[in-house]
Amino acid sequence: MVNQAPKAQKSTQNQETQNIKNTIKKFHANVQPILHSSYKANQAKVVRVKKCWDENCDCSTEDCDNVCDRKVCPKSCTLKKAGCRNQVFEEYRLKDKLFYAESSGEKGIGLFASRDIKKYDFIVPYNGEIITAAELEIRKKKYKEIGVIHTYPFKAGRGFYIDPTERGNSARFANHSCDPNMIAQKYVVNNRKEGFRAIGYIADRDIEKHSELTINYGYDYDPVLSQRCLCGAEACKGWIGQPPPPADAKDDEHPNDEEVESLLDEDEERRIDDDDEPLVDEEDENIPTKLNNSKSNNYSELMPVMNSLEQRELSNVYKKILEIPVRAQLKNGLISELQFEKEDTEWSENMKRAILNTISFNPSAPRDEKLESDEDKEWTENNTAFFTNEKTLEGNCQVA
Ligand SMILES: C[S@@+](CC[C@H](N)C(=O)[O-])C[C@H]1O[C@@H](n2cnc3c(N)ncnc32)[C@H](O)[C@@H]1O
Repeated sequence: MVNQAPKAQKSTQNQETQNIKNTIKKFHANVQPILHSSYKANQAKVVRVKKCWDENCDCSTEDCDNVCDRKVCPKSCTLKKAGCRNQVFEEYRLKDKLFYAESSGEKGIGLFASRDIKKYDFIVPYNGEIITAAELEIRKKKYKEIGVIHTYPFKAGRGFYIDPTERGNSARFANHSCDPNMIAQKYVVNNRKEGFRAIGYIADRDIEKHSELTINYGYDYDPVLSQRCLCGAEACKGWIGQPPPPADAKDDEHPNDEEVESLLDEDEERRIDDDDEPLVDEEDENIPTKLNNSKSNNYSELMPVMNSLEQRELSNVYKKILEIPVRAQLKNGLISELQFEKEDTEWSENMKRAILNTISFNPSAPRDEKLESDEDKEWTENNTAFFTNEKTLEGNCQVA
């Protein structure tokens, strides 16, 4: 009996080690991009990158037009006199890998340097299924239904995503650091649909063999889903991505694991598109802007930024602001005397005004004589409408 507990413990450990091995094997280094049917059905033109025109250029520095434009040369470029070194996604398959995946303690699996790496070296492509934004929406629902919390879609240009959640390579194992040694670079690649960008992680500094390879996820803060950061960097902010704004920063305000579980059960959804991807995008940075208004109380100043017209899920922090009640008076079909809570901000007040606007003016609404004071009421003989000064949706003004 006495020996059973350590035995059980050992077998659990063995099981965990086996699970890690299986996961690393499944998402191995050489998994290639998978063209999902939604990508194939997309009508966008196919890109033809021209080979570098200079026969004496080996396409290894920014002097090369293609390198400078972050365009990967086509295979025919290798036939030039000087050869071509701008084949990062191809070359990677032939060269020794610069990384290996193994356990990174409490952070789960991580990526590590298999030898010394030089700044700007191309380390690993971010490979997975290439899907469209529409397919991502379908997957978000599916992942939620089947309880997949950790998902990895990465925005890959206009209207495309790379999703290695179920099929992908080891780039998905790169953990977050507040002082990362890799950055994500987007590339135009030959033979892919216009708008699509391939993603590769490159070294942001010289990296020593066996160091962990990390990236800044760039997540926005989310009161429910943001996780504590264990990167151990001197500059660690304590959180993966943005730390909570001052008013949200107290430990006791952050839900514990059980509360998170139950909140998720209550239909809270993890951000999985732009929010859940490691964000480095040359075209559209998803950094919330601070409004220049007089309110400076807390996180509510952060305004959601739309990068394009595609439909996006609002993160929980913004939903919470929108759920703050507003008090208003409905008088003769007109909304007036709006009172907002101090946590509301300009953008959320405007959205609430817009909603109230839809019910605010009803010309046929019965007039409540008792509520109208003689002072601010002005009837015109021929009109069925009346004019009055009121504190309305738009402010203190004359309304009809
Ligand atoms: C993209 S995955 C990285 C690979 C992951 N470690 C694994 O085992 O699959 C992101 C998840 O890894 C963990 N993680 C990554 N960076 C972390 C960090 N700095 N501190 C704590 N956990 C981290 C978190 O659980 C996070 O949700």
